[in-house]
Amino acid sequence: MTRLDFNLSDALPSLPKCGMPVTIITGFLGSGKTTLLNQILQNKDNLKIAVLVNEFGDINIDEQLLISVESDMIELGNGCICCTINDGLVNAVYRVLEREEKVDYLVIETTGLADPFPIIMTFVGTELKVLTRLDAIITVVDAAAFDAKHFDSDAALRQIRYGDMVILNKIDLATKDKINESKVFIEKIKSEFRILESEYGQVPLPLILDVGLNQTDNYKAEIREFRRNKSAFNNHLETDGFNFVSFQSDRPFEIKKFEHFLSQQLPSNIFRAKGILWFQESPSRHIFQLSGPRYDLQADD
Ligand SMILES: Nc1nc2c(ncn2[C@@H]2O[C@H](COP(=O)(O)OP(=O)(O)OP(=O)(O)O)[C@@H](O)[C@H]2O)c(=O)[nH]1
Repeated sequence: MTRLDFNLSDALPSLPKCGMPVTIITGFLGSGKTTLLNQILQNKDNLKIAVLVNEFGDINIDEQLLISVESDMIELGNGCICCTINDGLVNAVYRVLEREEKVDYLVIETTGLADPFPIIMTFVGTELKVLTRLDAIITVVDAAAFDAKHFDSDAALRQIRYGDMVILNKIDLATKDKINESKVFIEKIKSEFRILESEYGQVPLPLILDVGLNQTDNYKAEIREFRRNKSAFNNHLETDGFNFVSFQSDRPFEIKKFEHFLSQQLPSNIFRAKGILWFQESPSRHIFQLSGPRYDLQADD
């Protein structure tokens, strides 16, 4: 598959309409959310975009993996913002709105295990409703790792159900059959979905920003239920059976030992791992990414 040859920022949206537009990027662990966010930041031209990134681990790895564009703002929060209407998220959005230098657009990246619905509710169920305009919820799906079983996870299923469009990512790694299988599955959950295929999150920005696709009005019953019983939205991490561990050290790794650990000792139920690593054999830092069966270790300057 060749790289896309159009300009990703061609005809960026002419902003603003009413309220600061907000796009939420959701999608399962390792599907390519940060990669998509980096594409947006690299191709945003003069659009001033604020970014909120949320991870549930103790260490903000994504902060270091996001390209840093001068004057872009990156607000980070640990812990899952998705469990309820979250004061931390509301306050972070207010900080963005109150900045002296006006922000044109807000993009939020959720954790891979986030249920997007409470995040949506944060925008449509609080006073933020009049100050912001929820533009679209983009769900990133890893086409290569697609397995209907992953959607036994409530969070993964809800990411599709409450998404407004899907970016079927990693098509460079996926067979045609796999791509078709994913599309059929997604369309069964939600028909008439906009599905864009991508490699490394490369999609033209006008197809994903300021598209006015949000369909929150369709969820009136769910919104009523959410208001009545917020605690029902609080336990998805436990019910999904995922857990995380974090590790930091002030001493470098040895390459051979690390390779041995990856090939011989890493438990097979590790779904996702990422980190910034130092090896005693090299002065560079290395970015380590493991997503499903694949891992990648790259020197970074
Ligand atoms: N081959 C290939 N690799 C990709 C593509 N998109 C992302 N990746 C790689 O997949 C890994 C995970 O990508 P991320 O963007 O960090 O995924 P994420 O959804 O932000 O991950 P979490 O936030 O940890 O859930 C990284 O090693 C990326 O370089 C793609 O289209 N093709």
